[in-house]
Parts: sequence; structure tokens; C-alpha cells
Amino acid sequence: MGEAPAFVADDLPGDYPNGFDLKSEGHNTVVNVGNKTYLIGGTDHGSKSTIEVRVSDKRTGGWVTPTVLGTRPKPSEVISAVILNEDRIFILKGDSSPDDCFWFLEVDTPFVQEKRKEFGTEVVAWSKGVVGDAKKPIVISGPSGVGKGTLISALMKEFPSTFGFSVSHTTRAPRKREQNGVHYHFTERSVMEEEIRDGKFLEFAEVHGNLYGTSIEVVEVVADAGKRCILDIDVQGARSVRASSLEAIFIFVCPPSFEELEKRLRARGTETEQQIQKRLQNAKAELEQAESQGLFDHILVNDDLETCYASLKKLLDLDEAVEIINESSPPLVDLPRDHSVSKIDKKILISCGTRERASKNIFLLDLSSLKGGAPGRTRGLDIYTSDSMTNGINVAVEGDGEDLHEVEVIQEYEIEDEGPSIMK
Ligand SMILES: Nc1ncnc2c1ncn2[C@@H]1O[C@H](COP(=O)(O)OP(=O)(O)OP(=O)(O)O)[C@@H](O)[C@H]1O
Ligand SMILES: Nc1nc2c(ncn2[C@@H]2O[C@H](COP(=O)(O)O)[C@@H](O)[C@H]2O)c(=O)[nH]1
Repeated sequence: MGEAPAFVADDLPGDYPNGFDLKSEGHNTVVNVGNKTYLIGGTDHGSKSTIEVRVSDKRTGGWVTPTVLGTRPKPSEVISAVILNEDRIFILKGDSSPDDCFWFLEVDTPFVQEKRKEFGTEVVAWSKGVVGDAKKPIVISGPSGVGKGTLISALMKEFPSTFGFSVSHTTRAPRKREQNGVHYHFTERSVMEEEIRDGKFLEFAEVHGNLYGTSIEVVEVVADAGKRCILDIDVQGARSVRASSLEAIFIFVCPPSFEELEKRLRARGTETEQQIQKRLQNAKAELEQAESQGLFDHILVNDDLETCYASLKKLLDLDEAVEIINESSPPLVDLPRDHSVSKIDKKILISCGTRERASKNIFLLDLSSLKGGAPGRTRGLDIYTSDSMTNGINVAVEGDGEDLHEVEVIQEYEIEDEGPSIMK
């Protein structure tokens, strides 16, 4: 079992850090992961009003405020936590809306380890848990002028409810007809550099002499709208996303020939001769890198536009002009305010009821098929009610309900075949 203990002041290595005090005890949870202690919660949120995190290394003592990546959850008066794989903490917010009760705080995933090196600070990353199996984001790369934007526009036009475009930030000047916030978030280099230092970007790269980047927030906004995110980014960016926890499908679009690429770039008429030369020069390197082992899942040759678009739809499993709206809208669960959690293998048991009045009503959260992670969303959570489990589950609540954390599973439980039930 990897259950986090309930908050007790004695668990703290030292005094309360800033933003946490005695008043907030019930709103906090303390989790020990390896040599580190994580204090999650706090009441002194100020105007930002989000859950705070402090970290203490048992070897050095004292509290550190980490660099926090991803959207932070709103505060909760009832927080429970469970450690998963020693690299992330699963958080349940008992008094939150159904779409806001499951969260993951990544503390030592490969993404966090990389960012820790990059920033030279303690780093944690939030990711919201999504019930059900939302589809993976799509990363589309390829040399400038190959037709990525044209293909993406066609997809967005034909399937407006399915896809959401990740509007990048860039320091390049807008072209005629490009709108701020629609095609790009046009920004000053100094502002973008500061935001990069603050950890706001999933990835960023210097491309053709300008800075481009995908903000974590943009990807989360698309996911929260229930849409599948499409990222149009260069090969360096694709490499960074591949290294992150954001599980995506990576597609590289190739021109039929270098001459045709040059023709398209010139015909578009948006770059100066000098810029065209630079983009063509970079295209050579990008075409070579497309072959890098394990970087791209699919390579599409954009010769005839219609044929290429049909191939793209085929590999994304899209039926001709049939858009399934809300296909993956997640099932909802109303997590009771009074509950306790325990972990067995890859399953989490949520027992309802107060400590004084124990109830045997149990929800089971299956974590075995988790996908994705910070930044963005952790998908694939499955919820089962005690009704949908056979009587193979036999839970003994020890004592008089005083300590509901002591839940002992006597037999292995089975789940009926009909799949996850939807709880409201
Ligand atoms: N299959 C095709 N055949 C001929 N022209 C095409 C084809 N696909 C796209 N084009 C044209 O090529 C030009 C470049 O396309 P687009 O702007 O979509 O490229 P891009 O890959 O998004 O470029 P960038 O990376 O610079 O944004 C456009 O004028 C577009 O109309
Ligand atoms: N790494 C990233 N690359 C990006 C991003 N947004 C766009 N791009 C790539 O830049 C070039 C040039 O684009 P243009 O609009 O100036 O023609 C192109 O290859 C895009 O894919 C980003 O957020 N990150």
C-alpha cells in the first residue's frame, strides 16, 4: 500500500512553510517520496487561489517552493493523496466538481527530471486526471512550405468539434491576414524568454531566426474543451514533446521533391528571398532528421493535396465527413466529501463515509491504463462503483470506523465485463 498519511503536524520536517499554517491542517496532505517530503494544500492562496506545494529534502531540511508546471488545481478543503510508482502523487479533491476531483502531481517522472535539470530548481508538474480514454494529441512537423498548415486547416474545417489547434507563441512578425490569438500569439522576445524561464512552455525552439513555443496552457485548454489537440511544430519541438509525458501521435509531412518545396514556398509569397533561403537550408536538416529512430510514427508525402489529406484522415481513423460529436466526453463521478483512499496494486479504493459513520460504499479507480501526463492531462482513468463489482470484493473496515484508512482487502476483486459504469 502506498497510502499517504493524513496530515499531522508532527509529520512536518520543521516549521510550517509560507502559505501553510495550523488553520489549514485539514486542507493539507503530507506525502513522503524517497528522501523528500511534499506538503500539498495550504490556505493562504492570496489572489491566485490554487493548491500550493512545498518540498523538503530530509537530508538538508527546510522548505523549498518548487517551480510548478501545468495548471494548478483550485484549493480544496478535503485532500487525499496516494503515491504512484514513486514518481507521482495521485490527489483526490473531495469537495470538487466531477471534472475536477482527480489530479496528478508529478514529482520525479522523466519530464520532471528533465525540467529539474533545465531550471536547476526543484520542479513539480500538475496534470488533471481524465476519466475515460480521450484521444492522443497529434504533432505535425515538416519543412516550411510543405503544406502542414493547409492540411491542418482542412482537418479543422471538416471536423470542427473533434480537433482544437494549439495556438503557438512566436516572436516573428504577423503576416497579412494573420490574427493574434488565432494563428499565433505574437509576442516580444523578452516576454517570451521570461515565460520560458517561468516554465510556461511545453516546448520551444529557435526556428528560422525566431522563437516559437507551445504553452502548456494552450494544450490544456484544448483538452478541457473535449477536443483533440493538433500541434504544428518544427522537428526540434517534436523532439521535446516526444521527451515529455504528453503522449501524442507524431506525423512528419514530406514534400515530393526539394524543387517542389521551393516552388510552394515562393508561390506562397510570405517570405523575403533571404528568409526563403534560410527556410530551404533548414528544410534539408529537417528532412534528414525525419528519419531519426523513434521520433515520428508516420511519414506522409504531400504530393497531391487531396491524396495526402485522405491518407492523413485514414491514419487518424476518421471516416469520410462523419464527425462524431462528444465521442469521448468523459463519464462523471461525484466524489463524496467524506472519503478515504487506499491503494492496492494499480487500483485505488475510495471508501465513502465519515470516520465516525463508516459506509461500505466503495468506488474503485483503475489506474492500470493511464496515458499521457504532465503537462496536459493524464487520461485513461476508469471508475467502477461497488455495484458493478461482483461480490468477489470483500472489504473489512477495521475497528469502529475510527480509522477508515485501515481498509483490508481480503479477496481479489473482479470487475464485471460490462465496462466502467458512469456515476453522477
Ligand atoms: N499538395 C500541395 N500541392 C501544391 N501546393 C500545396 C500543397 N499543399 C500545400 N500547398 C501550398 O503550399 C504553400 C505552403 O503551404 P503551407 O503554408 O500549408 O505550408 P506549411 O508547411 O504550413 O509552412 P510553414 O511551416 O512555413 O507554416 C501554400 O501556398 C499552400 O497552398
Ligand atoms: N518548435 C515549435 N515550432 C513551431 C511552433 N509553431 C510553429 N512552429 C514551426 O515554425 C515553422 C515556421 O512557421 P511559420 O508560421 O513562421 O511559417 C514551422 O515549421 C512550424 O511548424 C511551436 O510552437 N514550436
